Amino acid sequence: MHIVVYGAGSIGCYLGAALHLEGLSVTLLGRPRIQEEIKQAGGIHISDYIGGDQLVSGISFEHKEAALAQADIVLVTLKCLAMEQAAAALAHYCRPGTRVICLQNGLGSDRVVREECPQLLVSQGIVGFNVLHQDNGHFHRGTDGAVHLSDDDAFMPIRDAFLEQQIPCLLERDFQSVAWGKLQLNLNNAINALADIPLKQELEQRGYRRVLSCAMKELATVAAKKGISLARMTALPPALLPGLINSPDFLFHRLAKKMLEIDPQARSSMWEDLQQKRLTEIHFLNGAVAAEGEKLGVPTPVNRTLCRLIHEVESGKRQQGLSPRELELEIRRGG
Ligand SMILES: NC(=O)C1=CN([C@@H]2O[C@H](COP(=O)(O)OP(=O)(O)OC[C@H]3O[C@@H](n4cnc5c(N)ncnc54)[C@H](OP(=O)(O)O)[C@@H]3O)[C@@H](O)[C@H]2O)C=CC1
Ligand SMILES: CC(C)(CO)C(=O)C(=O)O
Repeated sequence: MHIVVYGAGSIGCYLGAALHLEGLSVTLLGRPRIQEEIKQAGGIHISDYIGGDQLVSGISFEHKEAALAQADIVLVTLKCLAMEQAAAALAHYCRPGTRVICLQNGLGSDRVVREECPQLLVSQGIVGFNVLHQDNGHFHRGTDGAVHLSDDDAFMPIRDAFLEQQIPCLLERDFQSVAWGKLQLNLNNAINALADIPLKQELEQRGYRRVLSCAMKELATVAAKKGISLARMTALPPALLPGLINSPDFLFHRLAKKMLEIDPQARSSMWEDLQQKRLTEIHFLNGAVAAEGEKLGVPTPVNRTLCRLIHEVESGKRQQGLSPRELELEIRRGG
């Protein structure tokens, strides 16, 4: 079984290196600059918040999409915005029957691949933890969380390899519930990016949590109207999260101890996008809640405002570093 990891960035290099360490046959498909960085570093350096630290050498790296032709399984670890182009390459190069797992955050990134590639077995995956790409080929897992894959026997060797590497991995029956459960957490990506501070520092402040709690309540209303139950992605049940997140600091610190076990440096991937002056995935996250809400007649003012603010930063009209008070004022102004 040969695995191609399409999109050798933070998630791709981390997962690919872990699978390679367990003896699976892996090719990373990515940019020459990342290959050069890994070469200079003598391998991929992976570390985690529980003390794991390894240098992984000898992993094969390609830049040309023709490498997809070798794959039995493709882990697509590109950003949502790259999926349209990726779908064309997958349709062109992959052999019929190749399994393709789309591991993006948010809703809808797999749709274009399913539409463009009817001959491939397309499924969704979700990565529940944060990986930060540091310098010198170093990829650091900064939070708790699992890799979630669809329940397919063909993915068992991947699950077993992750488990051996102390990376929790679950094969899921109801993926819609998992994707929405993860989306509930990812509503914070925009708040974190706008706050421009590490996740831990942000979540320790009730003002930011209040905004997150309101965004989560909007999602819960939309999901309930659609008949979707949110999968549990943290130690706490999803229905309790909005209330818990809004609780006073002393209570939150006690009840959400596990949630705050985050590497002090970890930030959301949307923060990283803004840092690199890239367009973000906001349309697939808070934007997806707003779009679904609009279809169902559910108001989503908080998620709409977060979308507007992120777009303003993307276009250079606004600076990051918003305080909780500034965020609340913007929410009153509307999306
Ligand atoms: N980072 C994280 O902590 C988490 C991320 N996720 C999700 O995982 C997905 C991937 O995120 P992340 O790993 O952070 O993204 P990255 O941007 O770090 O990785 C994607 C990589 O793929 C490269 N790439 C883009 N197009 C191609 C192409 N056609 N051929 C080869 N390489 C290409 C990108 O290069 P370039 O920059 O030049 O486009 C980049 O190096 C996202 O949907 C994200 O939301 C989920 C959980 C946590
Ligand atoms: C950090 C985490 C796990 C949740 O915000 C994430 O999914 C991301 O950064 O995209």
